[in-house]
Amino acid sequence: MKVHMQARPLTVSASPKGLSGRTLVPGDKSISHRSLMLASLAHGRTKVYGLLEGEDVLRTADAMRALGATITRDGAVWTIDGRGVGELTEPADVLDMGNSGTAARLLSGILSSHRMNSVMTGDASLRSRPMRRVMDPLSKNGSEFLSREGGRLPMAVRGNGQATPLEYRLPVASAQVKSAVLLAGLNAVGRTVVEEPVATRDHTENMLRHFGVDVDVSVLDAGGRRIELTGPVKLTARDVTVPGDPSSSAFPLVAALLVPGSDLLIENVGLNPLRTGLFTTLLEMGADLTIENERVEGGEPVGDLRARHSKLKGVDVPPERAPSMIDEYPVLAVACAFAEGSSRLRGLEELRVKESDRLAATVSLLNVNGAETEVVGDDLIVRGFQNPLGGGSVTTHMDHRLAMSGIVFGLAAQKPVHIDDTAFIETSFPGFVDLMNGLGADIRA
Ligand SMILES: O=C(O)C1=C[C@@H](OP(=O)(O)O)[C@@H](O)[C@H](O)C1
Ligand SMILES: C=C(OP(=O)(O)O)C(=O)O
Repeated sequence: MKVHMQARPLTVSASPKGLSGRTLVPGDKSISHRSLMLASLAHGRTKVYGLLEGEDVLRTADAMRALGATITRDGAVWTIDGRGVGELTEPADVLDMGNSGTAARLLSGILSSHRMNSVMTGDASLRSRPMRRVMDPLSKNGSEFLSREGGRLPMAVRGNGQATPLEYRLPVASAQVKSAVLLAGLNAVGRTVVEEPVATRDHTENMLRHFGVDVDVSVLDAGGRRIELTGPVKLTARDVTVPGDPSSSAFPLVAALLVPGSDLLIENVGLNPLRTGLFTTLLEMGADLTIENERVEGGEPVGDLRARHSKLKGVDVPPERAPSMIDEYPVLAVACAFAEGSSRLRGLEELRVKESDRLAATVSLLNVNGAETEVVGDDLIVRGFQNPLGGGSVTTHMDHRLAMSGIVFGLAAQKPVHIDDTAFIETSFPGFVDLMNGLGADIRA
């Protein structure tokens, strides 16, 4: 089913009494995509608890159904009857991955290693994003890819049912590319090896193990990793519990730090150390942020985040931290605009190829609202001030994180902030505006 997003503009005024109470955020997007894909590749029945029911993940569910898995939902519980590795069937129509880079890239790995032909497309944002980063390694396994000029979707794949195992060193820090190569390796004959120069989120490795696959991980000298598995592999169905998404928690969290009078508890947030760069950075800025009730659930560390209004100071974020907070830079930049002193966020080249050019769009979000910024190479410099103005109109370019970052700015600014379109928030954080209003915000159409 193709989803037509109707533009949803909003104006956000400062929250007078702060954000308080306790809340949950929706399930982790990365883990949700992977649970549907791996369960579809497993033998047997998997139940998934806490799946993110956002548009991006629903596109993955539709794609896996089109490839032959049976996926149903009963209340909040999703049930997947898998087909087994190598047993997915040719889709009868084009696979539409909507706005989701993760869905498109991870699925490419699966399609390239099954004996079938398929075509994948996406919305205008996804059709502008680079796919060569997966086509290049995957086409060495005996599959063939044909895309639009510049490696853009739509893309056709002629998969290879007896794929050659790949040995690949990632040229960019990307969990999506790493995962695509590993997923292709499940149905390859022999040893698949991926090396990443900097560690990226390891949810694919963790969940493969959860489904019974031997995954060897060794740490490389400079903090990178080498990941290996031997195919063809058999996955055994096993239930999955999805923690709250740390990337989604970033928005109510930063809002609470910025809006005077706030005291907020966000419960059951995933704390995988390869995802927590934002929390480290906010603590360096002087945030009153504590992690309570740390525990392990469904194989991933989780905890509750308590955030109170804080006087923040500028920060210098090293480039090697980027993979652990790659989706959090727009909202971190908003926090920096409200901090005392300058901040420098280093090594942001990957932001240019997200749902929008997030570096340019973040600069514009800040500038239209009176903040001062500078881009030097791949670094973003934000000069903070205590009373950010607001009053600007934010252009979101089909990018959910820009829309939520604009809302956070408006909640703490002197003058109302207009957001051109908040519809894409549905991709990762359904119910965001209602949730924020329930905590004390007053966000209206
Ligand atoms: O693997 C994943 O689930 C993701 C990896 C990251 O992308 P890259 O692999 O392009 O860094 C991130 O930005 C995206 O939101 C989710
Ligand atoms: C970059 C993101 O997602 P994707 O690459 O899956 O579109 C994101 O959610 O911020």
